[in-house]
Amino acid sequence: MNKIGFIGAGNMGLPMIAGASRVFGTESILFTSKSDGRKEAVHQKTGVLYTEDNKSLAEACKYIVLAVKPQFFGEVYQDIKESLTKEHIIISIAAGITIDSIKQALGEQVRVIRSMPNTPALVGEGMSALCFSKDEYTTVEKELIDMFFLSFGKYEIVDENLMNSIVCASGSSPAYVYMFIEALADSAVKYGIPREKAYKLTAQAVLGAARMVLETGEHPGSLKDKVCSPGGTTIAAVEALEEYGFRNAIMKATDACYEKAVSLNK
Ligand SMILES: NC(=O)C1=CN([C@@H]2O[C@H](COP(=O)(O)OP(=O)(O)OC[C@H]3O[C@@H](n4cnc5c(N)ncnc54)[C@H](O)[C@@H]3O)[C@@H](O)[C@H]2O)C=CC1
Ligand SMILES: O=C(O)[C@@H]1CCC=N1
Repeated sequence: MNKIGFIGAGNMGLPMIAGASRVFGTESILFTSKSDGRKEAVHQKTGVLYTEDNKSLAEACKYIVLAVKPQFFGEVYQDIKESLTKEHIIISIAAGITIDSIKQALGEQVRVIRSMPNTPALVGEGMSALCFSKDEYTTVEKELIDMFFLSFGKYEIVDENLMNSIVCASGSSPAYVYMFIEALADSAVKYGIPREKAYKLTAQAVLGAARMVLETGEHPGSLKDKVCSPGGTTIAAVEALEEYGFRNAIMKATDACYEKAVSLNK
């Protein structure tokens, strides 16, 4: 009964299944998915077994990760509602969906953890945020939740009122970073660098810059200043980025992301 079950094994479910099965063992994890092809593919990749339907998964697992798109929550609620007891812990990874709305649908007795992971979980570098419903959780349950989120990266516990902002900061943001790397690599190719080398050069620059922020604790602006030699190449590039609204574009993207996250709970 202490198994962890995933409903949905897509772009976000799969990396979490892979991480959790490495730490807890494949026999402790189950998943379901809508398509048989996807079930077989995820089983082949991870060695984790699947159940035929969501109801059987809810009956076999104490921890149930809701890893489907917010639009499909309604049908999943119908599938599992009758099987849930106060022993179950629901872990939602959906953007926008609140703890209150999940409890309203599944019953007040059900404990709910709302989280926001991201796809770098696939390489063990995920960043998740999570918040717990105001219910009681035992030390053993909290330890399992800790091990679970550490199995595919790092995590922070936050107040639920920050969760929509976190979608923008770390849930969706890998997409913007990939766009940045893609554009930078295209520019490198334009200037004659072979494409494979272009991806290696630009992605490693992003990885190194991210580690500088995390490991030196220095302000990003100060780290930027150290790259900008007086009268040099970088400050010329920075001027062009400012002219084209680079930082403003990111802030406007965050506004759009936040508004969308809020709308998903309706
Ligand atoms: N993709 C990402 O970067 C992130 C996604 N999320 C959240 O993760 C959730 C899933 O997103 P993705 O993995 O990207 O979607 P996806 O479309 O790649 O995967 C969803 C999976 O759920 C399955 N599914 C749909 N309805 C089902 C049902 N009734 N029963 C069982 N399985 C069902 C689909 O077959 C599919 O394999 C969303 O709520 C999203 O907000 C959170 C953080 C990051
Ligand atoms: O685009 C989405 O809705 C999901 C949530 C965070 C990343 N992907």
